Formats: sequence, structure tokens, C-alpha cells
Amino acid sequence: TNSDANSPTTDDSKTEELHFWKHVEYIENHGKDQDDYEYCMTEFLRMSGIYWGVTALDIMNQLERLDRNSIIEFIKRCQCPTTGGFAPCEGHDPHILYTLSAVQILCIYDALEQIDCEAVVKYVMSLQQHDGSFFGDRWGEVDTRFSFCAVAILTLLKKDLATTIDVEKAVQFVMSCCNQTDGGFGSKPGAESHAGLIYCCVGFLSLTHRLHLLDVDKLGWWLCERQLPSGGLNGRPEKLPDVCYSWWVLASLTIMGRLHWISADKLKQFILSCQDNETGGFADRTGNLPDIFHTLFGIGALSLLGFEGLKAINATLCMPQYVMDRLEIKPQILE
Ligand SMILES: CN(C(=O)[C@H](Cc1cnc[nH]1)NC(=O)OCc1ccccc1)[C@@H](Cc1ccccc1)C(=O)N[C@@H](Cc1ccc(O)cc1)C(=O)NO
Ligand SMILES: [Zn+2]
Repeated sequence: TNSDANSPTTDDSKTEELHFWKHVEYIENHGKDQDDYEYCMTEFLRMSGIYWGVTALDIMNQLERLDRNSIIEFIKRCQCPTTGGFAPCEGHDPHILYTLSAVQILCIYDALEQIDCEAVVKYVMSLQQHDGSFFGDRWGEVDTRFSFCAVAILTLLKKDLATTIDVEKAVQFVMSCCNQTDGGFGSKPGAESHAGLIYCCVGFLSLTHRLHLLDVDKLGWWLCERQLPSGGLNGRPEKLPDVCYSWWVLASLTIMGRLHWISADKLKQFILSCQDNETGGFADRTGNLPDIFHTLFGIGALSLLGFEGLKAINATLCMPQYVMDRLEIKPQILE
């Protein structure tokens, strides 16, 4: 059958099209209604939410629909004067996750001169530990996500990694989280492989030019095993498909030069089936409510699959390729 366990069968005979202008409207209106429940409940990751909206609209060539100046003013108000890091929203604490989102937005707007970049560099350096790992903030959570954020921020700021952090130690820590059996990565040594963390670790190795350390065939195989009869991808064995895993898995395969190992047409159909035809936006799976996060990763995955009418997206940094070209940033990818 073409349906996965416990999910409604997808009628793959009906070829869905991309409701392009509905998605543009959905993103443009996201955040206009300050009383919107989902908007209020996601204040703690507001900076990331703006990055998701800005990137998705730029890939659809509609960036001018957002108010560039008010976004930049908001970002400036979120830089912590003492640490140089960015908070997700005014009044919150700085964290490396939202520092990356802020830097990504400013690179897309070509407005890095509006913030104190040297303070950002010092903030990132201050988070590296003796074992090479990175804290997410001053409270000391360690995770390979933060290793990716650290090298992504320094790369976007055009800093030489070798003269700002201990690259060898950072590489050692990430590789210590590599799962010998499936070639994947978890959040710390011994943790189960998870597609989101694999994306972070493969992205980290791409930015540090250490992709030769990967077992590409073993990891490529595990990533392709994520594809289910519906065409959708899950994040771990036995899980349901979810459109954001389209991005984490496809981006990782693209960096490793194995994108062709996935059945692109079946995946395209699954992603298009996650659109909300009334409100616009993408949900995590067919029939659920859309959100700005899954809208970016749905659009981003379609861009990686070469969907016409979408701009090229860089798999390592999840940003429009033209921005990478302007900044002359070339993360390593395997052919
Ligand atoms: C914090 N977070 C997640 O944990 C999502 C939740 C989810 C979405 N679909 C299934 N679960 N998961 C997620 O981003 O997983 C990918 C990932 C996991 C670990 C590392 C990197 C990526 C999402 C937000 C979200 C919460 C709940 C529902 C939808 C979106 C999120 O902010 N993801 C971040 C990455 C991330 C991931 C996990 C974190 O604990 C923190 C941040 C991101 O993509 N920034 O650009
Ligand atoms: Zn998801």
C-alpha cells in the first residue's frame, strides 16, 4: 500500500501543485496579529521565527513584502550589551541558537554593519569548552547543535575558524558523537542517531572542511532508509513522516553528494500534500495545522529538489544561495 502505519493514505494519483501565493500571504501575515495564539506561544523563539519567514519569502523571491527596517531594529534591540549574544526576543537571555538566527537574517538583508560583530565573535568563543564542545548559553547545556551554530556564525561573519576557536578539539567532540553502527550522530556520545542532529554534524563537517571523516555510504544508506511508502521522510526508524525531516535528510544527502539516492517525485508529492490550501503554509504532515517552521523547511526541501519558480538554497546554511555567493562563502560538499 502507499500509506505509512497509522497515517491516512495519500491519494498520490491527484498531483498537487504548489499554492505559491497562498504561502506568500501566510508568511506575510504571520506575526501581524499580535494576539494570534501560535504567535504568542512562540515568543521564546521569535528570532528563529523571523529567520524562517525571511528565508522562505526570499526563496520565493518575495522578500520585499516584509518591513526590512523594523526587523533590523528588532534584532538590534535583542543584542545583549554585556555578552554580545542575541536573545530570541527583548527581555530574554542570549543563546547561541538565536545568535545564529539573527546573523542569518542580517546576512540576507546585507546589514551586518548594524550590529557589533566583534562582540558576537567573543560570545561564540566564550562558549567553547575544554573538550571542544559548545554550551548553548551560560547555563551550560552541551549539544552538537551548538557546535554547528558556532561555526555557522563565525563563517557568516567571515572569521577564520582556526584563529577564533579550537577547531581540532571541536571536530574531535563532534566525531565522538558519531554512531559507529549507522554512521549517524546524536546530541552527545552514545546518543541515538536523529536526522536533525545528523544535519547539524554533517553541516559542521562541511563548514570545517572535514567531510572525509564521514562514512558516506553507511550514513547515506541510513538517511535513505528514512523514506516511507508515502514518499515522506521520518527522523528515526519507526517514526511517522514529517515535512521538516525532508529538509534535515535532503540537506545532509546534498552535502554528501547522495541526493539522487532518494525518490524525488514521491517526496515532492508528500511535501505538496502537507500544504494548507485555505490558509497557505505547510504542516508537519498531511491534514495538520501549518506553521512558519514547516513552511520554510517544506519550501527549502522543494528548492533542493529543483522545484521551478523557487530560488536555489544552500544546503549547509539553509539560506538563499545568492547570499552565499555575495559573501563568497563556499562550505565543502562532496560531488
Ligand atoms: C525547537 N524545535 C524543535 O525541536 C523541532 C520540533 C519538531 C518539529 N517537527 C518535529 N519536531 N524539531 C527540530 O527542529 O528538529 C530538527 C533538529 C533537531 C535537533 C537539531 C537540529 C535540528 C524547532 C521549533 C519548533 C518547535 C515545535 C514545533 C515546531 C518547531 C526549532 O526551533 N528548531 C531549530 C533547531 C533546533 C532543534 C532543536 C532544538 O532543541 C532547538 C533548535 C531550527 O530549525 N532553527 O532554525
Ligand atoms: Zn517537523
